[in-house]
Amino acid sequence: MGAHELRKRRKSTLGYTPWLSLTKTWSLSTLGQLKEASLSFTEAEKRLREHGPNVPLEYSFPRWWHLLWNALFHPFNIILIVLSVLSFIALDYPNGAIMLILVFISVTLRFYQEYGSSKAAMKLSEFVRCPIKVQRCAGRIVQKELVVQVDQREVVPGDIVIFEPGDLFPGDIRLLSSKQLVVSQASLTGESSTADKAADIREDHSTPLLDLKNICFMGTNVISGTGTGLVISTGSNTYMSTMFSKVGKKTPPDDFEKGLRRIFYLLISVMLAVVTIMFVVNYTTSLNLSESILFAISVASALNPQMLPLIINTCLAKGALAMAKDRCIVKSLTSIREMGSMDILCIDKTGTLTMNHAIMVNHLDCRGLSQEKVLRYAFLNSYFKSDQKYPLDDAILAYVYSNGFKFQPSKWRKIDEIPFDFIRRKVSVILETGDIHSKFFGRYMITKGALLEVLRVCSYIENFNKDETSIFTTYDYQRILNLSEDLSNEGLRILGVAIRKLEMLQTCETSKGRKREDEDIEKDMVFLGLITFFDPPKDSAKQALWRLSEKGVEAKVLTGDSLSLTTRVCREVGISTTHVITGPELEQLDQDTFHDKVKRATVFARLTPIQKLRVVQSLQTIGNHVVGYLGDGVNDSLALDAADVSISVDSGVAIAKDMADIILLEKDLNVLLAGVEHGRLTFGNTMKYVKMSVIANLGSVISLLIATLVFKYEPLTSRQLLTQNFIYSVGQIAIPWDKMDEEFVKTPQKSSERGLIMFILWNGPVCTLCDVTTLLFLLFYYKAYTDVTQKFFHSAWFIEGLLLQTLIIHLIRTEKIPFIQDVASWPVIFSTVVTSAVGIALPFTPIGKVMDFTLLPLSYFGFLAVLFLGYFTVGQVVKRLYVLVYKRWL
Ligand SMILES: Nc1ncnc2c1ncn2[C@@H]1O[C@H](COP(=O)(O)OP(=O)(O)OP(=O)(O)O)[C@@H](O)[C@H]1O
Ligand SMILES: [Mg+2]
Repeated sequence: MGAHELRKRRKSTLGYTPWLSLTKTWSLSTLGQLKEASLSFTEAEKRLREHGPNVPLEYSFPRWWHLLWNALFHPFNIILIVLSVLSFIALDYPNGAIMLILVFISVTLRFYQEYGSSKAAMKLSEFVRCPIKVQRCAGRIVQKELVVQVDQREVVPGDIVIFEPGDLFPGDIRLLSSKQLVVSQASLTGESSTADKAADIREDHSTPLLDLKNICFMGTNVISGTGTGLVISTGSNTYMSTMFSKVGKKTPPDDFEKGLRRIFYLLISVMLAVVTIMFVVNYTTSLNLSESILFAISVASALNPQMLPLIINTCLAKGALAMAKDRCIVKSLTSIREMGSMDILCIDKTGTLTMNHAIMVNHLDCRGLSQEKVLRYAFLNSYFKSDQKYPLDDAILAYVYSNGFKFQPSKWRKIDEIPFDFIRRKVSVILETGDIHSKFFGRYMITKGALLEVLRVCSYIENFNKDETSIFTTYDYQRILNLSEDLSNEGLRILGVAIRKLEMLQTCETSKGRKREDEDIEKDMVFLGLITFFDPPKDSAKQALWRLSEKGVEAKVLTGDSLSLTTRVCREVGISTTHVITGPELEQLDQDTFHDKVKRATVFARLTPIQKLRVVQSLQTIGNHVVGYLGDGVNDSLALDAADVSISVDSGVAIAKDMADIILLEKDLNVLLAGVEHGRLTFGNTMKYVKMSVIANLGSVISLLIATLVFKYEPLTSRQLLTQNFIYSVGQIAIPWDKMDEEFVKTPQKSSERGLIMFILWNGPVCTLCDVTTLLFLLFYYKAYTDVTQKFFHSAWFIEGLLLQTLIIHLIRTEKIPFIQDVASWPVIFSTVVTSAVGIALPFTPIGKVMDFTLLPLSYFGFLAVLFLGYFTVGQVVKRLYVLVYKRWL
């Protein structure tokens, strides 16, 4: 759907009006609830039964007629249907029926396949967890409010949900509370700008729906800030579902498909021109209008690459099913082919190169000595920070609880928070302790985050040996950096901790209630020390990366973490660290140097989400690479959206999973390796069909033209032509089950339109040469040029054409010598044998009589054996020359 259409839709309010202007209490009571009270588990269950599972229309299993329509609605099918209708009008029922049967086979097989692969994906997608935090109350007599995690499918209208950065809204929501909430509505508007949302705003009815501040929509996601909201509609009743069901969501064709379509449209126009010439020649010689029209229709139908949609889809569906076996969910089928073309894979560090089991190791002051105070404040920060999603916080809490520290968080009250985000890379909480009138009262701001970010806001440093604070000097700075360098080299992750005593009632808000700039308050802090964590490198990563590089996929690490640690981890898993760069360094570069650095560097550290995006875009546009991106965080979502193949993990945040084309149930690079192989196989088999069918079709159209001009009568009757086309089209269905040359699977494969045209120009004439030789042989050896020999000519030409079109695949499918150096997989061999046998046997059957075939002499089959031997020899020589010139075959 275009941005224009989306903008138009924003204007309608689709029945949401009652929710807009009225108060939160009204919203609650309309849903049958008391003021801000959450649902009980029993009530939630009841509502779930009433409203059904919370699955937006877009993600529910496609209706069968939708799949059928998809399978049917393809230009090649339409052409065939039109031609068949024309045949029926001309009262040639058998021809019309043959064409319809072809459409029927192609459409049913494609439908069956899509149904199967959608079902497999759907089944697997049930494993994908979408945990949502909701408030529910429990207890029969005394009701107690609990915050529980339920699956998105179980969220019902009336639920109160709690959300944080990275979350997708699990329904359309009326905000109840919000804190600096910024939301991305790109999935609905198509525009990348973000929107501020706030609970305490009364909108009026004239505000366009998507501009409403107090409503958040399903499918949109939280960029930063936190809040709670009341779910007002779920599943197919959400705005997103109503919008997509009205407009219809269509994935636009990718570059590969667009290229293919252009080539085939070109081909069809050439064919139409040739068909017109044939019609004219035929009509001027025979003066039989209906016969000439039927012949032209048959030629057009025979030249239509009608199996293309089926073959493309079968290849992709086979890839998706194979990947499903590796517990990999393919959301967008075409991404499998892109996987085969991918030559750069951007990966993150945590969980991909490391185990993602961060364990806290120590709490050090700037001299590297263990200090309890550092741990206490780090703990208070993690304890009071509102979202607990980041594993480092869990690691701190686990360390404190398991080592018996008693920091008594109950003595502290949380006043305020500046939430964590991936640009600031730190989180601050404002806490209070003691009675406000007592002398023990104190209000503190405690900050924890990436070391360099924390150091930037520190003006003082705690001297633990003297128990005093002193001015932060460059000497201190250097000492801390040296210490952190040493720790990183030991493979430890580091966070810095700092504190600041605030004046009496200082918070993040100004007196007017507006948010202060973070810098206003996060400054002049006292540096306390460092917390270190250990996240062991993953054993399997090294081997997987090595095998990926063997397959021509270069890995680049894009992370928000520090350079020294990333370098250390990368070295351990065998990633080159000769070219490394950090986000702040990238910012300093001009355009050209930026692209150059991005091209060379293998490790990018301290990147912000936008920098991750810029790196991916630079690789795509300037480097002309097909870029894959594996990431699981909210900070990866921009880059995931831009990448050619976006991959996420089940444990990742909702928005990352939403952006991804492929979701891994386990974060393992080895699974991707298998994906790359499937991708190349898919690509290879599709290209085989495309090249083969274009060559065969063009070859035969030219031969038909020559034969028509030479003989002044149809070289085949229209029925024979259609039958020939029918038999060999059905035979091609086996192609997706073929294998590829090892050399082909070794390197990333990319299609090029120019390459395809050159391929056709080189190899097409070999087919025509074969046909013309047959023509000359029939003409001079069998003297088949009179009306009496017409039947003989038709039978001979029919068999030769059929066998040639069936055998071409063996020449095209491999760079090696067919049958000698490389044999096709058994389904292809089987289909070749059956197709040839059917063709040869046809004249001996009653159908053959109906179709006006005669029996052919044995000598003709002898000639055919020699002819095809010659065809393969000449074809192989042309192939060698082609590879010599273009350095590749398929
Ligand atoms: N819970 C936290 N509290 C404070 N700071 C944190 C926390 N989690 C992460 N950070 C800081 O933010 C930085 C970036 O986070 P993180 O390393 O997760 O980024 P990333 O780009 O997702 O990296 P990765 O490639 O490892 O997934 C970290 O280096 C760390 O300094
Ligand atoms: Mg991450």
